[in-house]
Amino acid sequence: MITWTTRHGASPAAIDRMTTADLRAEYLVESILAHGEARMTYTHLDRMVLGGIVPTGQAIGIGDGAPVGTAHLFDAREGGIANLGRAAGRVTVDGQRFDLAPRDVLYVGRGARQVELASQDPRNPALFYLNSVPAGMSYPHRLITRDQAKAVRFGEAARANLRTLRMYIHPEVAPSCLLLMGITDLEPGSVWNTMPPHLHERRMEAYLYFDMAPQDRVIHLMGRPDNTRHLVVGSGDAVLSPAWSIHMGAGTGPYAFVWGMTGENQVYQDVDPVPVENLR
Ligand SMILES: O=C(O)C(=O)C[C@H](O)C(=O)CO
Repeated sequence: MITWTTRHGASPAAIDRMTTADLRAEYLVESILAHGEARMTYTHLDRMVLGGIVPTGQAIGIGDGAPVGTAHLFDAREGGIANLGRAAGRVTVDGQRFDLAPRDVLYVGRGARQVELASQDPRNPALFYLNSVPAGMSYPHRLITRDQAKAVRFGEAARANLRTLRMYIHPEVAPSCLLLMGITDLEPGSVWNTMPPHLHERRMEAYLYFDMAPQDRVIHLMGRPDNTRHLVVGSGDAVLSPAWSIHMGAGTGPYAFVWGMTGENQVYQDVDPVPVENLR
């Protein structure tokens, strides 16, 4: 079963008038990874599409572009598909097969037509997570393994923010038109991601939190630095972060997250740091 939902986003001023439920309806996509389903969300934030695809039987095809107004989903866009499960999966793009071990990412270039996702063991399915954004040019489809990703460590254990970012779809690893995608893992005992925080008005971002115990939550912070709000998120929940928003979080237990970005440039260092003491 494939379902589509839409998120419109809002202006920074609008979040002042939004209740918790309003914020969650606009900036959170809950439980995106559902067994046997493809849960797709079309956002108006740089037209990023998020998808959770968990095949438990027949392969699930996501090639239909009707929800975005093209014949095929990837007619005018590129994508990254991460396998966040504990078992292998296969993605077939126009007959070309890619086997994704856990934590591998497939880059799908603009122009792909038939994209089919399958689990190698439907009883222990692959958990596929898609970020897709409009693309002006086409790069070859490419599998990026966890070992091929560029790993960068940030933070300090004493500040509970020690973490490793693995950059998969990134100019130094696998080129794309505009999409950037990677996975951040926290060290045991560290709870904070993206700390100290930053803004990047040239790029929006989406997070997918995963690998969390059912009872744990991340308190995700968003908003302008001087006007923050929070979202309480669980495993398998995705957060939309407009280009005007900070994005950071602290977990009550271990967690990891996928980050995907698109915008004017792919310069990872093109961020405006926000001193913690300036947050309100
Ligand atoms: O923990 C972090 O720091 C991140 O994962 C940073 C995000 O990738 C990000 O915000 C990129 O701009």
